[in-house]
Amino acid sequence: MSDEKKTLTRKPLGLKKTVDGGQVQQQFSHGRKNTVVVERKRRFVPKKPGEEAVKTPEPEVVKAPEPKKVAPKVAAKPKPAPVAKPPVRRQSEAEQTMSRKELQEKLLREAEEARLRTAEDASRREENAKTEALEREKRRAEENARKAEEEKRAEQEAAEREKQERAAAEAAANAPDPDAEAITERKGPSRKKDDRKDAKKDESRGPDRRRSGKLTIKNAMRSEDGRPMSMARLRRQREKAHNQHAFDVSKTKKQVRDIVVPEAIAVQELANRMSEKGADLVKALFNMGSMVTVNQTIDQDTAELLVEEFGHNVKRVSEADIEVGLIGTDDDEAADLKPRPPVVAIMGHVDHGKTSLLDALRGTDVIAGEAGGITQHIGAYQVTPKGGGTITFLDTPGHEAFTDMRMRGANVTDIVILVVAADDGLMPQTIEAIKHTKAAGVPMIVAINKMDKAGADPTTIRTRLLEHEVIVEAMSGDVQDVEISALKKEGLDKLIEAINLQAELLELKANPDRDAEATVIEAKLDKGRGPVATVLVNRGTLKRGDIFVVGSESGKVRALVDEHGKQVKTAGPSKPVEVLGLSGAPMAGDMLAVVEDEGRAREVAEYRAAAIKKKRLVTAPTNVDALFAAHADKAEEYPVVIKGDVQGSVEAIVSSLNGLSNDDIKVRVLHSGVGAITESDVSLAAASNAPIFGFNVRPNAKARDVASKEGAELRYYDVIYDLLDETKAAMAGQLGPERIENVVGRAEVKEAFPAGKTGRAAGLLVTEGVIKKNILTRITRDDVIIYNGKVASLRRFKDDVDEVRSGLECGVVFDSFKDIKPGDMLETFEVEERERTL
Ligand SMILES: Nc1nc2c(ncn2[C@@H]2O[C@H](COP(=O)(O)OP(=O)(O)OP(=O)(O)O)[C@@H](O)[C@H]2O)c(=O)[nH]1
Repeated sequence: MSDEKKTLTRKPLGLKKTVDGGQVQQQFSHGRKNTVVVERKRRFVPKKPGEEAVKTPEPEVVKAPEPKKVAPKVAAKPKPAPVAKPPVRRQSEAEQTMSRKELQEKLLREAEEARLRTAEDASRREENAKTEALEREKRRAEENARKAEEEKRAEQEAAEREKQERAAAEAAANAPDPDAEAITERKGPSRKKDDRKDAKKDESRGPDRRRSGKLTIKNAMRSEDGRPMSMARLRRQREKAHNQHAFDVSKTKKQVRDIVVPEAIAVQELANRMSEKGADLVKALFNMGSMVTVNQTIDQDTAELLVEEFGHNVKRVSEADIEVGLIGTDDDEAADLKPRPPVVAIMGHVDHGKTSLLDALRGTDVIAGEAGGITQHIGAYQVTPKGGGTITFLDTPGHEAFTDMRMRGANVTDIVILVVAADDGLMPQTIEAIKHTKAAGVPMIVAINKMDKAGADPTTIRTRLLEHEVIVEAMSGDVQDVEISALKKEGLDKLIEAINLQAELLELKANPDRDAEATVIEAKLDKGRGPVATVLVNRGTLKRGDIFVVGSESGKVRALVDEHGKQVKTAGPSKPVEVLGLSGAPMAGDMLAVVEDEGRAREVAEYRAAAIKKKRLVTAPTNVDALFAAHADKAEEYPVVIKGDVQGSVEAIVSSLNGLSNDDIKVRVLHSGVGAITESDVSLAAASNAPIFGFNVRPNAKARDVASKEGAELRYYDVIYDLLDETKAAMAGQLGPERIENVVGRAEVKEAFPAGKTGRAAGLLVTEGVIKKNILTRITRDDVIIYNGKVASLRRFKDDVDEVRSGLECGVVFDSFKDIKPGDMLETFEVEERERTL
């Protein structure tokens, strides 16, 4: 006790003074004080097994007695959960007597208990905290549910109110009662006031309240919940807004377009037309199984699939669509069509009197002006006989070279007059003309000409026509036949009558009041006037100044010239005219169409020119077999270059020359065309060592120079027969003379025996003709030629002889041939060279 008193005496407190034990008195304001018992406590170090028990220090005991006075205010602060403190112990007597070991164990137990208690308290505290959090969460959920319920109710109320108001407004509108209006008016402002109030309320309630005031960077950076935003948050918010926008775009209705799909198109171009991404198209194509890039071209079918895949409409076009609308619409039969003159073609064999007939009908002499007296150009003339309507005549040439042209003539005509010379009868070209006329489905009138001649036999002609299914009226058929004499101008009236009758039956009509459409009968390159086309107007009226397209050429009508050489301003249906103002010479048979402007004319002409070029390229040998077949052809070639004044003549020459070709030699036309012989024609001909045929054309000065320099052969003609005859001779000359073998004798080898040192002789029996010395000989064994040579020596009974006749035996030795055997056959012959004819 005395010790205790000692320790309780106050000890001076100082800084840095450590308290090892005893009591410490704490002094507070207002005279409050507290005494604390301080004990020194040593840390417990658990003993390792086998280790000497550590000397246990005296346990530290901190006694915190209750403050004597009122608890300090700070103590009002909720104190942390009281940490279990080991009770202050005092060493009892028994303890003192306890062995150190026992003491240590006891202390350990106590410490363990204290630890467990602490852990228990901590877990209890944790549990409490958890329960509290759960409670809080529950309360918040309840609060939220209540709020949602309230909002829903408010919305319902608002909707209800709006509904009522709308009903009231409708009622007011239906009943225009001034009182009602007044009510509505009264209602109006009060509602407005309410609205304003509501708005204010909303404003004060909403999060915008916090943001009200000046716009500062800080405010701008503040989020809706008022918290300042970090840069990352700002970025996230922007991204969210962007995504939201992108989503909206995708949700907008896709614009469906009409996509024009040509025969071939680049992927990117198609993407542009569809307003889609090129990469998307490539992806779609990849999915379809084709690997292409945006720059590659795809065909129309694939492009069509793509367009449909992307939900657009396909508009298919082909290049040929350029021609669409070129030939105008059909005419209204009743309103537009007016009678037109018949177009009559005169056909027949050479010299049966076609030109004479036309001449008789026109009253002019055409024959005198013709080279060689043969019609070489297709001509077209209009005549108006006395007391009859106008008739358009086509004078097609009778020569077989003009077959193609005649065929065209038949196709543009309404009626064919078949001229048959009564003294000559049906000839090859008469029959050909019948075939063409039938093929064209054109009615025919048979004109039996030269009836003035002594040997005229029309009945035979009529009977022979039956063979070709042409039954004339005189034979109870429906084909009109007229006996005429072109020379004497007899029977012409009857012929005109027959034409008019036939035309009447055909009811020929055309609309003259529209853009012209015409057929080219002939085209030429005139030195002074440039390209000139003779056309026959099918329908419409061709006018000076009209823009047109014809074949692969285009132009503007500079002048129209009729059959009398006079310029005319217009040409109506069935009128033949010469057209000036073309870009080049078209082909006979081409269609002329008037178009709206020069651009269109050029576009169509260019398209057609390209198509012709393509066709020419395509017709080249397409496979290896064809290529080899071409090379395997061993026939010699006769190359030529042909230039003529008119298309028809050139065509005729080309087809006639082709007709000269045979198995030994073939004509190869390197180039043919209308116009003067040019430098390039000469160069081309010279390169192949080919002659140049100028038909009614001559070379220009430069071409002449080149020709003399390069040694090119120039030949000029104005009659086609001469050209053909000379070519035949030249071709025959190139092949050389014909070699003809004449067999002189035949013999059989009876035996073979040695002759001289190395040679071998044969014993023969002459079976036919004669065997001569030095004669050309052929030996065959089993019909296979085994030797070609000469008889070197001929003997009969050891005497040299010059010849041995049939039935006799002889011995022969052949030039350098020893392999002779009995049974071989011998043939001797002579070769004769004759001039070749084609
Ligand atoms: N006697 C007689 N001769 C005629 C008659 N018609 C034509 N000729 C003669 O027959 C020949 C040939 O006449 P063309 O009119 O040139 O014969 P084409 O059929 O036109 O001949 P190509 O133009 O070569 O096709 C001429 O000599 C004419 O004088 C006729 O009615 N009577």
